[in-house]
Amino acid sequence: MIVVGITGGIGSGKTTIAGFFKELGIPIYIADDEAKRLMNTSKELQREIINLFGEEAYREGLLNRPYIASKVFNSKKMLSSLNAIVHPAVRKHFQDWVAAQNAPYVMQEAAILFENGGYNLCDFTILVTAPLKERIARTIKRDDTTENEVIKRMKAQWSDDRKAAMADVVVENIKLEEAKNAVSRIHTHIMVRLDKGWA
Ligand SMILES: CC(C)(COP(=O)(O)OP(=O)(O)OC[C@H]1O[C@@H](n2cnc3c(N)ncnc32)[C@H](O)[C@@H]1O)[C@@H](O)C(=O)NCCC(=O)NCCS
Ligand SMILES: Nc1ncnc2c1ncn2[C@@H]1O[C@H](COP(=O)(O)OP(=O)(O)OP(=O)(O)O)[C@@H](O)[C@H]1O
Repeated sequence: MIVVGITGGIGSGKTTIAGFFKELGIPIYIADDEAKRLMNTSKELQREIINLFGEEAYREGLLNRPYIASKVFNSKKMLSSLNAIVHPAVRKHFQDWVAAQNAPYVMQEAAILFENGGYNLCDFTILVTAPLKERIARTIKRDDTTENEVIKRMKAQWSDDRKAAMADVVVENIKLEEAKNAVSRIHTHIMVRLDKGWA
């Protein structure tokens, strides 16, 4: 099965762009959502997370996201410790999910793909970009957050330039209509390559 990875910094619009592929019938695995689901349901992950952050990491059995966010986006060390617990579990779950799909290709949407080596599981990678100011404005509008909090998360992610150097294709998401046309072209490109045996 051909796996396409789609990533982009906070507020770039990767979920929106992945949604256009979904409209074309492509199964999408949303790694951020699955990570949170696994952290809420896996006893093993819960134990490791409580060991790392203390009992406050969970409230009424659910991940205390604001508490964890305040820890990891203020400390590189805590973030890499959390990533080291969660990412292998997501990777394993993703591989099982891929094996159960029936489609020409599947897509993994992840906030972190190049930073953690997740791209190694992908045959093709897409980076979604947008100007920094626009990304901040979109995130503030979508979430109940501040510019300072968004910038902290940006600092935990690679720059677009660094990611673009590794991506197979970059989708600039400014005007939605243009981004949607780019998705259509990329989908055609992938389908043609699949027809030719993905050389
Ligand atoms: C820290 C947590 C609890 C905060 O939850 P919250 O609901 O506030 O944020 P959410 O998960 O919706 O993420 C929003 C955005 O934050 C950024 N972000 C999240 N995790 C990370 C990370 N590990 N590194 C860098 N940026 C991140 C991304 O841009 C993401 O799209 C949550 O993000 C988390 O558990 N992160 C670790 C798991 C992870 O790495 N997920 C992403 C890829 S699998
Ligand atoms: N081209 C666009 N023009 C205006 N708003 C947009 C555009 N693309 C996405 N948005 C909006 O910006 C917000 C962020 O988009 P989206 O959730 O797709 O980004 P994301 O990269 O998945 O973010 P995150 O990393 O925070 O999960 C959403 O509210 C979305 O509706």
